Amino acid sequence: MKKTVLLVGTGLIGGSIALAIRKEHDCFIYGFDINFEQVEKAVSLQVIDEAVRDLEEPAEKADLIILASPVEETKKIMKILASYKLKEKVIITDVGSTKRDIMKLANELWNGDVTFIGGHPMAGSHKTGVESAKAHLFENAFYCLTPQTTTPYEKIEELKKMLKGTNSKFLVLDAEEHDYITGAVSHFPHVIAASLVKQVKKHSDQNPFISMLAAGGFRDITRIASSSPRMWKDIVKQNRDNLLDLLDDWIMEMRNVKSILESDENGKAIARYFQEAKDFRDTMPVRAKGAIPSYYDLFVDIVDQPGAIAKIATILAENEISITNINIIEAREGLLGVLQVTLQTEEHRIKARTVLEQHGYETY
Ligand SMILES: NC(=O)c1ccc[n+]([C@@H]2O[C@H](COP(=O)([O-])OP(=O)(O)OC[C@H]3O[C@@H](n4cnc5c(N)ncnc54)[C@H](O)[C@@H]3O)[C@@H](O)[C@H]2O)c1
Ligand SMILES: O=C(O)C(=O)C[C@]1(C(=O)O)C=C[C@@H](O)C=C1
Repeated sequence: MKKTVLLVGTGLIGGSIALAIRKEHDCFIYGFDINFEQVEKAVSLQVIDEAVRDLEEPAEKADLIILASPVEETKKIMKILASYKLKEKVIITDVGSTKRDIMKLANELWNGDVTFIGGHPMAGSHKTGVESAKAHLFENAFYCLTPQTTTPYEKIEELKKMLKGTNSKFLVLDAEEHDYITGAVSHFPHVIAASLVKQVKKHSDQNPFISMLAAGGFRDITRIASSSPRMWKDIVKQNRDNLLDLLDDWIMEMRNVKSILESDENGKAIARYFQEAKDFRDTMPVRAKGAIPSYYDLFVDIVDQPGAIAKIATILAENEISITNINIIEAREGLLGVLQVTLQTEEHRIKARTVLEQHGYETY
């Protein structure tokens, strides 16, 4: 039977989940957003079927409710939903970056009558809004699920089935553990990225060349600082204690770096420090989405001369490989440059690599 889905928050993540669900299931999707323009856009982009201005009626009809708003807003919506007469078999899930506060509230509001399964796809973007939504955004990424202790196994399987089109790898976690882990690998790096940008801003007030010369390294390490401050303020609020611990840890680490730099006459200690970091990073699943990098990147050596990029773009287009993004790094006039080509899937990356190598390009 055709399922009814209600999506609350029709932005980047909500829109991407809706598209992924549509890919696999014949269902009717209602969309609600405090910004009505976003829901109307979601209808025109065929992400959802109908825009609603009121939650109650579609919520009471829904088999699946997906909450995809900033995490503090999600708590408010959960309280509103708890006052409705929802279907007995309904599953409510969310996509929020934090899980502990949300699961605590779910346990207070629903005790077996309604199923609430916390969710968090570990992939995304610094962009916002439904116009950036993509069905394949979560492909190969981990998708954390934090069920209530009372949630039957079959309900978790039912939710996974509904989310099958995301092509992600589901991982059931305890909410506390989730927030500790994501604090370390997602929330704290966000704070560091923002603080690096602030530091450069301070220096660029004194020397305007600083911003001009900021190149690939600075861009890579600070990309996430361009994410939505609205979304991140809620995440940081809900994971404050883990972030404070991580900050203490980081301050100690920086003191350690400082003392190495002060005493390291021949550079051996700092080289060892960099080597240890490199060794660990190199063991991380670099091609897996949600880890490093967050897209399917292919690096191509090119001679930095007019037409070089067009040639590569043409070869890829002729082979029906779509490019998500293209970037020149380390380009110096007359020398070899590196083209970073971002593709949509791992299959496209492998195919692109094969066809470019057939044309004599060196790729990695
Ligand atoms: N962006 C990422 O990389 C990423 C990845 C995984 C999870 N998340 C989580 O996904 C959620 C959504 O983030 P996003 O990136 O899609 O942001 P977004 O800004 O693209 O979308 C959020 C949408 O929620 C709407 N909204 C805000 N308050 C609302 C309310 N009270 N009722 C209904 N709609 C409301 C906004 O108008 C907006 O359209 C957040 O909880 C975030 O923590 C984000
Ligand atoms: O790729 C990005 O822009 C992200 O920041 C995505 C990212 C992350 O990896 O930290 C950010 C928040 C989410 O909760 C999950 C994923």
